[in-house]
Amino acid sequence: MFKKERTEIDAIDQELVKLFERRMDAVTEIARIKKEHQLPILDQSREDKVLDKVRGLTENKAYEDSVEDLFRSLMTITKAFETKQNEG
Ligand SMILES: C=C(O[C@@H]1C=C(C(=O)O)C=C[C@H]1O)C(=O)O
Repeated sequence: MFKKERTEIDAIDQELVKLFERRMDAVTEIARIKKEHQLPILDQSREDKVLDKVRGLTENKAYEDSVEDLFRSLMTITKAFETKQNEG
């Protein structure tokens, strides 16, 4: 049961991890610049734009709210990472 679907999910997860790492590389650089210029971690207007954009990119409208939830969670994770990165 589920073999085909879970094989598909495993392949997708592999790609997602790669993309997540790429995104985190960019986040790490942003965190470094924020620290250098003593800028706040949170940029609410940027987050609002990201959420608008990813909702618009969602082809299956049944997934739109879930995509927003995903990116809200993602940005919570990145902010926590940036905070940790810039401690001390
Ligand atoms: C990565 C940044 O830091 C935070 C995280 C964001 C994100 O993960 O997309 C967006 C805005 C910021 O609240 C940024 O400022 O671009």
